[in-house]
Amino acid sequence: MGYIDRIIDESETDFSAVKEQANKAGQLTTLKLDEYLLPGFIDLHVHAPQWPNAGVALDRPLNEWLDTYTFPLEAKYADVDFAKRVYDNLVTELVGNGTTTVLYFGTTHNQANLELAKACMNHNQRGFIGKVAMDNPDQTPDYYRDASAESAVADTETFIKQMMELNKTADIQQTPVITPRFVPSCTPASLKGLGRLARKYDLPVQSHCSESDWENGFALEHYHKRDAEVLDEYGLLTDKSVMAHGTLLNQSDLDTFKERGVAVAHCPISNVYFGNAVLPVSKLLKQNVKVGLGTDISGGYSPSLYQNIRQAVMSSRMLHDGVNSQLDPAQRGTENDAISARNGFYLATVGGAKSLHIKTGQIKAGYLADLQVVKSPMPSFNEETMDQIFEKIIYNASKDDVKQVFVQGRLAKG
Ligand SMILES: O=c1[nH]c(=O)c2nc[nH]c2[nH]1
Repeated sequence: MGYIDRIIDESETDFSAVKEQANKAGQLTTLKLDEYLLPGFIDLHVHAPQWPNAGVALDRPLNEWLDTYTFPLEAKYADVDFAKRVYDNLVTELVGNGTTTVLYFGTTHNQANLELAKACMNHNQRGFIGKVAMDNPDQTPDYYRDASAESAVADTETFIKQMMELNKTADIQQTPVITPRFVPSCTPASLKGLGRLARKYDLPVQSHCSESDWENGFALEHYHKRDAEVLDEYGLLTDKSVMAHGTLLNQSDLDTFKERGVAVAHCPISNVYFGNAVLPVSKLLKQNVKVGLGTDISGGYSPSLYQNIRQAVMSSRMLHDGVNSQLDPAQRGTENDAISARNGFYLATVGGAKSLHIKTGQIKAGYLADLQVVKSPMPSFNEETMDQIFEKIIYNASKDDVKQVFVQGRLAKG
């Protein structure tokens, strides 16, 4: 149930019969002339508790931003009613923007994290959800931290079991994810314990890696290693790992990612504010490193992957051409090719699906029926090719243009 059975063309002999049968069963959806069917999007990086801050507080570098705005907000999720209110609204918004699968960071609080899973179930969204582990007293505040490495690991294991229980009543399965916040927030003991859990339960892992000068420098200063090496040492880089940002990954990190099958969640809007560099997406794709797209709410201000595709294209063009007008054109740019709207769309669909090992992101027999019906947002004055219509949608669609959303064939919007 929930998979695309067949793509049938009008020219096929049984087309009319199949259509009639679907109609009789009340299962026929007919698109209007200006509507198009696209695969649902996969958002590879969302901090669910940060939704109330989306669109504010982007005026400080990462470490100050965490301490000043983000940790105080995340601490509020000890209040389960607050969590319910925010998570219901967030999941509605993401589905509304055509996003059918999301890889979420929760908070340290398991009850709130379970509310996020329930919101996904209620709105027919596929969630991958992590209880955030952060136990390092030097880098986290008293009011928002796991009490110890042991409790960070034990609470993660409890959350895994709670999610397994919840899934017994779920139409769309929700997956628990091992979630060390990032190297600075965790102690070696919690990283080690979480690596053990990832192996024991064969679960996805998510974290942040090489995401800013400060964070990159932290691992070098405290471990005398790159943060990718630290995560690898504790068994946290696997073919089910998704690492956010990666703007400062070097070639040896990329080789490790390739070898282990680790995916990068590219968060182009957030990277403008916190990344200190632009992720060279075309270079990663050429090297067969898996890459998907993330909104990174609230480091990224927008819940729309359409907006993030646009920013991914624009950032890649600036990376290619360079930005310092005082340099000669030959010195100004880099060798990294700019990416296209199609490449961005690939990241938001196939790239995300490969990163999470799910059969979705393509409209093909045997793939999950995760779909969005999008109305063309722009007028057309001449006959246009499908490519032109596609580009207009990618560059201009907003939430209001996403008319219907299906996840595993179940209506989630519209
Ligand atoms: O963009 C980010 N958002 C966060 O919440 C975070 N925590 C660690 N590193 C982070 N980066």
